[in-house]
Amino acid sequence: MLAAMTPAPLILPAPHPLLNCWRLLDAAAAEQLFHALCAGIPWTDGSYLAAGRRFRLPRQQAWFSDAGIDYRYAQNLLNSHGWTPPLAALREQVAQLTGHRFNAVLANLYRDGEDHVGWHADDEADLGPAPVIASLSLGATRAFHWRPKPGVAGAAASLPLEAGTLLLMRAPFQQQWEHAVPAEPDIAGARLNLTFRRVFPQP
Ligand SMILES: O=C(O)CCC(=O)C(=O)O
Ligand SMILES: [Fe+2]
Repeated sequence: MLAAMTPAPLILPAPHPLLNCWRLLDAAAAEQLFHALCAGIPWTDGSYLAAGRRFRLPRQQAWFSDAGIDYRYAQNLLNSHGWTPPLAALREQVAQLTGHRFNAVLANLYRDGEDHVGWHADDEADLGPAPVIASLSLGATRAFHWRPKPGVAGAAASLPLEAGTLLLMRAPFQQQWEHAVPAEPDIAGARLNLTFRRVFPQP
């Protein structure tokens, strides 16, 4: 399932100094992993708090982590699952390729083109002062957009993330930029995304 050779970096149509991209899995391996994970992951409908109201997330999620590493976002606590064999193997491969070790992975399932993630930065305190996040895309190709936070120089742009692509967001991307995967109602297929993270539990 896992490629034996180190993948070459992809040349991005819209380069960003803090983003790197590789084709981690070929189309067949990506397809196989997509189906295995879609069926095998205990997906939940998450929710989040905004302006005092609770909203249902427009995607499904699951959280896998080392013992004691919780996922908390906007008073939303996901159950923690242990590493499954395919996720543990992927974590190793991602660490070898990127040089970064991760202790958790947030899985996102975009069931169709309506599911999305709005503009945000993964800059919560428990991700530390300089978060590094590696993101593997499977299933339908969706566009990943970025824009500078207020006061940061640079232009908004986007990149289509094909199945099998690994995107590394290096620091200080989360401190300086926001990202989103907007709805694309014309897309019928599902997309699965794994974001590998390093969480520093807060006292
Ligand atoms: O699905 C993606 O490519 C991005 C997901 C994301 O931004 C997140 O989980 O924080
Ligand atoms: Fe994110």
